[in-house]
Amino acid sequence: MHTYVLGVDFGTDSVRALLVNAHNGETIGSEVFSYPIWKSGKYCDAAKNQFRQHPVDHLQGLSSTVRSVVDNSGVPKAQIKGICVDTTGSSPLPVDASGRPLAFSDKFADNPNAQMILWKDHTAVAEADEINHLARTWGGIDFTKFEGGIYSSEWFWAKILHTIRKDPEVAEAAFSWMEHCDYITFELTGSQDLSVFKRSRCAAGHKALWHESWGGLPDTAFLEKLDPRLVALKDRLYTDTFTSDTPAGTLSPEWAEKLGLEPGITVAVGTFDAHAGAVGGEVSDGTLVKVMGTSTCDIMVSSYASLENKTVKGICGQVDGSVLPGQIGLEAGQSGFGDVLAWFIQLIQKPVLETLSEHHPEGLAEIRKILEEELILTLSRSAERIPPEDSRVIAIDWINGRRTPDANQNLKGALAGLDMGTDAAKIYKALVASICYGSRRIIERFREEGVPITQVIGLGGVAKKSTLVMQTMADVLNMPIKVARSEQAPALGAAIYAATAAGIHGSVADAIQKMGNGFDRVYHPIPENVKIYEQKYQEYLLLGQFIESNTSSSL
Ligand SMILES: Nc1ncnc2c1ncn2[C@@H]1O[C@H](COP(=O)(O)OP(=O)(O)O)[C@@H](O)[C@H]1O
Ligand SMILES: O=C(CO)[C@@H](O)[C@@H](O)COP(=O)(O)O
Repeated sequence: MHTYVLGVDFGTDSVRALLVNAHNGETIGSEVFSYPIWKSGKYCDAAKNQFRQHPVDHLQGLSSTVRSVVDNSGVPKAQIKGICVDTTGSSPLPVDASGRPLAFSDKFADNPNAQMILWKDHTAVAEADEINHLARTWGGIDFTKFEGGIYSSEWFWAKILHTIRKDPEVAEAAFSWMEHCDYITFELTGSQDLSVFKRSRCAAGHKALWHESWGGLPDTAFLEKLDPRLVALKDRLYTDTFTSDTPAGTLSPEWAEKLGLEPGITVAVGTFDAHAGAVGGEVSDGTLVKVMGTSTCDIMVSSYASLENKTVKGICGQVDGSVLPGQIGLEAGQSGFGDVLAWFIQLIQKPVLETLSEHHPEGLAEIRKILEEELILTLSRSAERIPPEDSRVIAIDWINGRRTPDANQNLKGALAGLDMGTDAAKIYKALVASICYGSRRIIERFREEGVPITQVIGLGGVAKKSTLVMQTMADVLNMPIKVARSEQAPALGAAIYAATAAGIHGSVADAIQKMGNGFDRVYHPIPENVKIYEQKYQEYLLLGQFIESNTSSSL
């Protein structure tokens, strides 16, 4: 008799649930749900880099996707043995003493500071600077040393520090804070006791300065210097953390009812989308898995022996077991990837729609729908027809700051080389090239730091949808790129963790062997393009240096 598991992947705009055969990895069905409150833009202010999500979007998406995937599959619920959740991160949210989000109380229901602070919210740049300064000057351990040496405004402590200073009522009411992947997992198990709940190693190690060598979270004396309220919070957080091959608990009767599952099945410890993606993309030593969506996360694994206690500068952390238990998981990435392209699409689409709504409102909804679906494809086709040597525009991809190498969220994007012949397609092509140059800089950093990369695997929305981006990436990196077959590799990775935590496979590596879906396409570099992009990459580096030297640093 076959058994099945569920992987649930909470992305930036939507959540998807995947039902998978736990023995051969076959996808039985999947369902996607876009967050309605998030789509309406409530609680967000792009001009202030404020991006918040209401947890009601997430719980609605959880029940709607899992329920329909299970109901539509025809699989008897008794054969579904486990579930694992991955989410974006660092995306922390404040909770009360029973682990309930403050956003669910009447008092805080509409307060953006009580919502989940999405990974791409950069309101805490000043607090990240403060953490970095203190870590280097306080005279004790530099707690950022396993985080690439730079703490980012995208991460846990910076976001909490910013919020508690800005909003004393939220500070007072928040008993604790949870990463999104921990909160959803906690919900599913029906637990009420935060003190014994198994928090994610991946989230803690990459974003909350957790490290075994200093006994967990940073020293009380260090936190005290930032804000004494963080010391009280530390006592209500955690000391131990757990990898996602471990059960966090079992599915509560209440959630079993909502999801159409049996109570008591295994709920694995939660993790981040990118790390689950690397598992779904069959990561191994020397492989860089690029999860290409709104942003990129570039994930690698390394044995303890080959890292030889080295700390890799300028990345988003090296964490024991954050991807494969028993190996160090390394994370880097770009704060804007598909988002850079989406920004440009919005830039040209918005005034057109505004003009039409004023002068020709009939049929506007249909036109909006066509533009939302087709404009990116039209631009991609036009850009594909422009030979790389004909494109003189150079773009810098930092429109959402720079995540790696060397986080600096104060940096901004740029366009140079515009002339009267520059059209939208040429700018779009330059933006595509810029996100690929950003990727190349990350690969170079890994190599400079002595971490060899022998193969690149791509997955995520952009890897599946854009031949333009993928071919440009292969040309810019001068490396072939294999694309994972699964349409939902992070959810597949979560399902692989669920199968391991449920005891169906002995280890995550064994489960990958059995459940991996393989690859369906390889992009090879085109030698003539490689030469042209090599030269343009040097121009990108020069323009980047100019911008950086004229921007105040995040350090
Ligand atoms: N044809 C396309 N070409 C380039 N980028 C695309 C295309 N279609 C979608 N995208 C980009 O893909 C990103 C979404 O990626 P996806 O992996 O689906 O989501 P998430 O990052 O939320 O997990 C968006 O930034 C969008 O602009
Ligand atoms: O930063 C991480 C994980 O560390 C991601 O959650 C974040 O980049 C969001 O990923 P998506 O672009 O939404 O796939």
